[in-house]
Amino acid sequence: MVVASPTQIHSEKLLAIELPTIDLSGDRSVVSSLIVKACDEYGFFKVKNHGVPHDIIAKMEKEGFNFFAKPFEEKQKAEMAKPFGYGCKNIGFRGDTGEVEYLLLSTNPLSIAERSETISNDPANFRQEPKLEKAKETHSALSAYIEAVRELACELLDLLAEGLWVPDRSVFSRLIRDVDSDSIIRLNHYPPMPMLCKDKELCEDKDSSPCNQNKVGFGEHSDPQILTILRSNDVGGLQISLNDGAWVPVTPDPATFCINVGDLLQAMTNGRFVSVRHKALTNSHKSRMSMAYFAAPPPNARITVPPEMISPTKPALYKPFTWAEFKKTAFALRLGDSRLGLFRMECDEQVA
Ligand SMILES: C=C1C[C@]23C[C@@]1(O)CC[C@H]2[C@@]12CC[C@H](O)[C@@](C)(C(=O)O1)[C@H]2[C@@H]3C(=O)O
Ligand SMILES: O=C(O)CCC(=O)C(=O)O
Ligand SMILES: [Fe+2]
Repeated sequence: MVVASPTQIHSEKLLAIELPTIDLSGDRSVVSSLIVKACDEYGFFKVKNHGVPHDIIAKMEKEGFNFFAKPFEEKQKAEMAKPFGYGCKNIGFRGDTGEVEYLLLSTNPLSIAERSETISNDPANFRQEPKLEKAKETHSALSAYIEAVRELACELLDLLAEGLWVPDRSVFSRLIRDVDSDSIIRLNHYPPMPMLCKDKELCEDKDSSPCNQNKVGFGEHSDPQILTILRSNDVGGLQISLNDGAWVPVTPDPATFCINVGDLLQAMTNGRFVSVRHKALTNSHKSRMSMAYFAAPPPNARITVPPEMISPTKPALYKPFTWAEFKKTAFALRLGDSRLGLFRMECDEQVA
């Protein structure tokens, strides 16, 4: 991975990174090589003309904002079976916390149908009928969004296979199209966090009051799945880690989706693409909401590398494993821990 000299928007201080924005309506062979280049260089890129209809995104975003605007007690009713449902500040099972509240949902159609009523549940609606109507709306917004982003994920994975010259073009997307795919969706809401600077002398941004520093909403991590399709409102917060350890903000752009390589895609490309660490900070005065679709294989799917990506000079980097095995290990670790390292050929540590 190169990620050495991103476009600097500000001359002295690196303020934001201009990730490559790939126009998916372009010539297919050009698009596929641009995607491979972006994955090689950044592990992160944006896509425009992505085919996800604007009204589907808008309805989903509205459902998200409506849900997070409810009183805390109401949101807690959507807590459901861990890890799915509503969560506030606690991330995962190992004590990680952040200034974030979220909804984590399985994309399985049955599970979406069951969850819609709890998510849309409106205490102001005492009559049963409007409640059901609202649940139907939530259900249709969620299902339409999931279907559209799944299509986008599959299209990107097919383009990736083409760009990598892998003869079996659906080698990656097949895993996401499988009825047993373990893909999930996450809505993150970062409430505004005004920061009062205790020490104006030490503060770099002396001019602004309250202090313009940001709290960690979602701590540093890599995504464990194959590919993440992320979108946020126009409030910044996402930062990615460069090779040299510097953190750079990604400019928010609601017209695009931000795509990133997950741990499994790193393994399936024999380490060619890197699952880049990222985090999200809160904004001091605006609400940020992001919606992430994590494209994952079925639990029993064996994570393998297309034979074309292994050679005597590039021997297999990772031990064979299933997604269920990887998940078991991943979810027993802290948010910021490296997971894939435990599956490297030379690693003798016990893999759970
Ligand atoms: C601490 C954790 C939270 C997480 C599961 C994990 O054990 C390590 C990976 C975390 C992550 C990051 C990307 C997604 O937001 C997520 C849902 C996932 O699949 O892996 C979260 C997990 C979570 O919040 O439960
Ligand atoms: O909110 C964001 O922009 C990032 C969220 C994220 O990284 C995640 O949910 O895994
Ligand atoms: Fe993430």
